Amino acid sequence: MNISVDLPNHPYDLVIEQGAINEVGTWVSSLWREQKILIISDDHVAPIYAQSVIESLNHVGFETEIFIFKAGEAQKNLETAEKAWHACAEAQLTRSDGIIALGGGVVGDLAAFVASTYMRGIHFLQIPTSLTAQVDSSIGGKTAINSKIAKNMIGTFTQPDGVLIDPNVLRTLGQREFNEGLGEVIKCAAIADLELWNVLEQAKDSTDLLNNHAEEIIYHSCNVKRKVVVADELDNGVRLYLNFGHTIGHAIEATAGYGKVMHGEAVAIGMIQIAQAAEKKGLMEIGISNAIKQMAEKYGLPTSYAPWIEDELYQSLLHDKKGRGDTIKIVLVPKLGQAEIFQIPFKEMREFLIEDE
Ligand SMILES: O=C(O)C(=O)C[C@@H](O)[C@H](O)[C@H](O)COP(=O)(O)O
Ligand SMILES: [Zn+2]
Repeated sequence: MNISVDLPNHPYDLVIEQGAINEVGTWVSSLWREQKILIISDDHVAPIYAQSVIESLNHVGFETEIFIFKAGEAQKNLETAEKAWHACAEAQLTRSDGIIALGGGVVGDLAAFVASTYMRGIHFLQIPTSLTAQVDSSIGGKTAINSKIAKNMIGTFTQPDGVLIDPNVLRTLGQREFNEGLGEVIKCAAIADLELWNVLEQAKDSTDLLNNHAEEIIYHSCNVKRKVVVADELDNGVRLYLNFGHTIGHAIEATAGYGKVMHGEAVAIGMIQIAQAAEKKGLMEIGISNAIKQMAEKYGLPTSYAPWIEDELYQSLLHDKKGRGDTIKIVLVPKLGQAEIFQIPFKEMREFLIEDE
């Protein structure tokens, strides 16, 4: 199953196929001519997939090198990026060579950032191995590293040449890692896809989703993402819908210390919190926050975070990229399946941080 991301300046395909990870060489040769490739991966994913990916690439004539870093959100920083730039230089990559990101969201964001900045930009491909990366971060061209001050504070918009999604690899994830990705799936359903919401409602639990609906939820989520990315590549309009739950979610991730609360977990908490506050203000239909909360609980996601220090969270979200002067754009879901953007003074965000009793 292919989804075309039809961006005028850089169209590319998402290939969603069981077992695709075993055919990496064939896929890459359909996109790139013979060249040097630096694979960027982490020490959780590389031991499982790197060898077979390298063999498959070598088999069709690509020369490969690999850069492996320690897994985890805490490593998505300038220090790791610098090591990866040096790995590019040591591998003598030129502007006709490329990078392949082999891993979850952290690997994908960092490898794409490195590719978009090394020698002012070289080509890259994404092979996402986590659910979060398969349904969200590998698509759309947001590259990023974190700073201590804010999540994804430094980055570029640079599109990959292709994304290879193999739902089978999700079987090697731990339960928490799989559930984490469901935070983004629930988000996609809530902002734009009631059919996906129904699939989530009908399925028994996350094991049932993994065993019987993996391709379906990936396909739906990727399609939600494709539509808004094609309509608004640079995140000034409808693409912001994808940020539902992220203003508070990112503040939780940064203040807790990167990696303590996983991204999809923080997004789940962020969606519930902003929805509860928005309902009280009459900006969302009553009951949506509860529906999202029940969905998160069903799929093993946290629904609250402690210690909830309003001032700390507020200081952190002042760095949100949806800030415009002394205002911020927030994403709400007035009706389930429909998102809307509201521009409010930054200080009003304090009201969205007040917890439900
Ligand atoms: O692709 C987008 O646009 C998104 O907002 C998707 C998010 O789920 C993703 O976490 C993204 O990296 C957040 O971007 P940011 O601009 O808020 O850093
Ligand atoms: Zn996200």
